[in-house]
Amino acid sequence: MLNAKNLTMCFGGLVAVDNVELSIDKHQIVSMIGPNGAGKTTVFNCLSGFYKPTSGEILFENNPIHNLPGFKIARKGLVRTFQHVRLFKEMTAIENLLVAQHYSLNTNLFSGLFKTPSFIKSEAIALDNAAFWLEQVKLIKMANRPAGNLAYGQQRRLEIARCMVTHPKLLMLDEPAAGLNPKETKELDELILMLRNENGITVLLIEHDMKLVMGISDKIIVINQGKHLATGTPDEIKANREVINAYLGEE
Ligand SMILES: Nc1ncnc2c1ncn2[C@@H]1O[C@H](COP(=O)(O)OP(=O)(O)OP(=O)(O)O)[C@@H](O)[C@H]1O
Repeated sequence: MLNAKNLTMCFGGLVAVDNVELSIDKHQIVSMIGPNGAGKTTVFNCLSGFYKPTSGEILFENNPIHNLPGFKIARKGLVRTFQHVRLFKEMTAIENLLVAQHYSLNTNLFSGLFKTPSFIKSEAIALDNAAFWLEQVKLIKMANRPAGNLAYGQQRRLEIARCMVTHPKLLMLDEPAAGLNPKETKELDELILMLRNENGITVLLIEHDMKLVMGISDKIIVINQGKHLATGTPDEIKANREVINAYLGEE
């Protein structure tokens, strides 16, 4: 589904990502791990079009995307969350999910002004879709609460729902468990598995919570000092001497 070849990103003299190769198959849950400053978020930013890579190639469903802006990549079905929550805090939970669907709404001036049947229909579909995803992330009772008033774990789930209303194929989550308590992390774990198992979504995540990573990943990619260090199953990564030395440490 996604292939990156010789991906390199430089900031002035700093080579933040150095010739990284990665591939993600459909319906996999893939985690990217590595020490702080290893280059993981920079890889994410390149894959999602927030940065234009200095060099290298990114193919999404066999089509090059490394020259496309983020919004065009998102429309192709590759969407992401950020390390820090980025909701519209004054808007309600459901409004956040409606705004995310503006692209699919029939919102030209004429249809909006005169509330044409096609406008009303597309609004109803967007509302149903938003309600469906609020239900899936267990936030339906919070639909009319301002997003900024939700608990942190709920805001994290709302962000995932905001991605899901756009019908993505590949969901990229940047440190989704950061700041969550153990109960919230368990709920996140179940949510990610549900997205893959019941909704057929492919998931790429950056995460430092090794219990979560080892529990849900089909494949783990390790980045260290901007370079690809290892790729393997959780068991292979846990036993990899180089990964233990660079990141995991001895148990
Ligand atoms: N926009 C930028 N301008 C300059 N340097 C940057 C920029 N973004 C990242 N860097 C540098 O690139 C390197 C990789 O950073 P990155 O945020 O990708 O690491 P990371 O693996 O995601 O770390 P963490 O786990 O702490 O989030 C770091 O040295 C960082 O300071």
